[in-house]
Amino acid sequence: MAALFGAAHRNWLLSHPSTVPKSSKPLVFGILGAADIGPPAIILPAKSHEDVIIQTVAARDPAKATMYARKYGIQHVAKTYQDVLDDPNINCVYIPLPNGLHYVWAQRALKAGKHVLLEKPSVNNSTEAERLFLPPTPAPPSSPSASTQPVLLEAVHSLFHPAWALFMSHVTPSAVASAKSSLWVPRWFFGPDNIRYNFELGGGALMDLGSYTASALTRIFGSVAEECVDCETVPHAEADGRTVS
Ligand SMILES: NC(=O)C1=CN([C@@H]2O[C@H](COP(=O)(O)OP(=O)(O)OC[C@H]3O[C@@H](n4cnc5c(N)ncnc54)[C@H](OP(=O)(O)O)[C@@H]3O)[C@@H](O)[C@H]2O)C=CC1
Ligand SMILES: O=C1OC[C@@H](O)[C@H](O)[C@H]1O
Repeated sequence: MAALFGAAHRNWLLSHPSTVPKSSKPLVFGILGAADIGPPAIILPAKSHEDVIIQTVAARDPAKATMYARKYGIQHVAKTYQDVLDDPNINCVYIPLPNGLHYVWAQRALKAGKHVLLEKPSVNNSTEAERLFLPPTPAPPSSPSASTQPVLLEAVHSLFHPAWALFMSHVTPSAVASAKSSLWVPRWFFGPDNIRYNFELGGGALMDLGSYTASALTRIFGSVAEECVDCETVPHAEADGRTVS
């Protein structure tokens, strides 16, 4: 019973966080897009974190950004995504755009010298992954040191959960012969116009929930899969109202 109350209390705190005074050198975030995931992912958690301020949001429709900012207590609304990147008061950018736009906006944000928290899946293919994540050639001595270079982090929060660390403490990757990882959400959870059903925007089950299942398998086996040798898909009817990965 205590565990149940504990879980209910933790869930309530997610949407009703306490607010704390901010430190003298906080991370000051701007958000690109008034996305659904913004509040649970960073806006609400930031309220109880002394080192994080959510300063600015921009949306394609400024009226939407204004409503979002008002609802979640964000001080400033920028006119465009680019204006967020050009703002010298911002040192970090959170990118919760559709998957197909992650790469281009992450590149722009890094170029503007901002640290980037990039929603999953960070990229659409291996070319984008190599360009974004492979370290650049070491900087010459006159260039900024590594510590002043922007940090790029993919927002796969599950990897930071204590439950994942506990799970992995029971796994010896070199001894794993086979593993199955599956995840689903009810299909009604997302309307037909949702970005997840739009191929042009990087949609699809593998790009959505599949980024978690693939990430889990990579860690369980201790290496990245090189090839898909067999593939079984679950047709809609058999998926029984679920979006499956
Ligand atoms: N880490 C996690 O736990 C989760 C991560 N995600 C990831 O976050 C991202 C956003 O997901 P979610 O918040 O559910 O999606 P939403 O559709 O709510 O948000 C996407 C945002 O992208 C902006 N956008 C810009 N261009 C387009 C376009 N052409 N079409 C549609 N939207 C556009 C919209 O911003 P604007 O306001 O400017 O119109 C919109 O607010 C995805 O990459 C998803 O994989 C999602 C859920 C959980
Ligand atoms: O990242 C995610 O986590 C929760 C899911 O419901 C969602 O589809 C996905 O984008």
